[in-house]
Amino acid sequence: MTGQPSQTIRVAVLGADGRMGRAVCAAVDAAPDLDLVAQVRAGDDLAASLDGVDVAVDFTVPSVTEANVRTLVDAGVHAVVGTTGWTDESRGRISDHLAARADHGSEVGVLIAPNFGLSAVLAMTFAAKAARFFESVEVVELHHPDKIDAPSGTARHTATAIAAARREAGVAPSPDATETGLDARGADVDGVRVHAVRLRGLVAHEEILLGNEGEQLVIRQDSFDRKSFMPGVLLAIREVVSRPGLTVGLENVLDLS
Ligand SMILES: NC(=O)c1ccc[n+]([C@@H]2O[C@H](COP(=O)([O-])OP(=O)(O)OC[C@H]3O[C@@H](n4cnc5c(N)ncnc54)[C@H](O)[C@@H]3O)[C@@H](O)[C@H]2O)c1
Ligand SMILES: O=C(O)C1=N[C@H](C(=O)O)CCC1
Repeated sequence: MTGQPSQTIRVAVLGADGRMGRAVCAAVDAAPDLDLVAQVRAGDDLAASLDGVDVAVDFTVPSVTEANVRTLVDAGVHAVVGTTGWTDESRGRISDHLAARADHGSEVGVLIAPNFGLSAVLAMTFAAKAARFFESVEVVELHHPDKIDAPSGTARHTATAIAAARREAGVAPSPDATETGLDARGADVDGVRVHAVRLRGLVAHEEILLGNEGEQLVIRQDSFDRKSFMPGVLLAIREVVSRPGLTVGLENVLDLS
């Protein structure tokens, strides 16, 4: 529960049977300052599983994650959320919910990050920095075929950051003369085209293509193994206890200066 967490942070993992959940349980188990006290699976009663929990880590599915986070906030449990599918609206609702609880003295922190991999966070950051210098920009994300959402949360976060940087710099939309086609131009995320590839053998990958007359910059990151997300997840667990309110993106926790 909130308040002064004890020396050891007591952690619950939601989605403990999933690909990420299993990796997070193993990583928490191996960390000397963290104690894995609950593993929550589909069908379990979440509210009843939170006794003595300081931080809950959610790697479930897009359709349940918002309700999970509300339950955690109501129980005074900090949340680290890796599940994707969040929108401005759903994040806004959680932010409002946290603010209402803060009025009553609650200091719960919620950290939502579409990607805990260092290479992905840096790729997004570099892309947003580069975006204003190029006429064209498109994002390609590539994942394993068992992923249920597209485009990926990472690609949506990247496109939104690129769009914001270009808006701020007054850059025109990427040129595109396409008149016809079979839906081949990808999703329009905030004015940035995002393409999703699903291929057996992949884990999680992203490429940002930036083009000018006569030149191209490609920023690419690859997560070959889910172990790549674990340092970021563990950092988020340790940080969220002292960050009340909503934090979106691991870039706001890492020192990238
Ligand atoms: N932020 C990141 O760095 C990062 C990295 C990898 C995956 N992800 C995202 O994490 C999510 C999970 O990915 P995955 O590959 O582990 O998926 P997965 O399908 O392997 O695991 C999801 C698990 O959640 C369980 N589940 C469903 N509803 C539940 C509920 N109400 N309570 C508890 N458990 C519930 C499912 O039974 C399943 O075991 C996806 O949204 C994915 O995009 C994010
Ligand atoms: O395996 C997945 O699913 C992943 N999802 C995230 C996303 O949607 O961005 C991040 C990487 C892995």
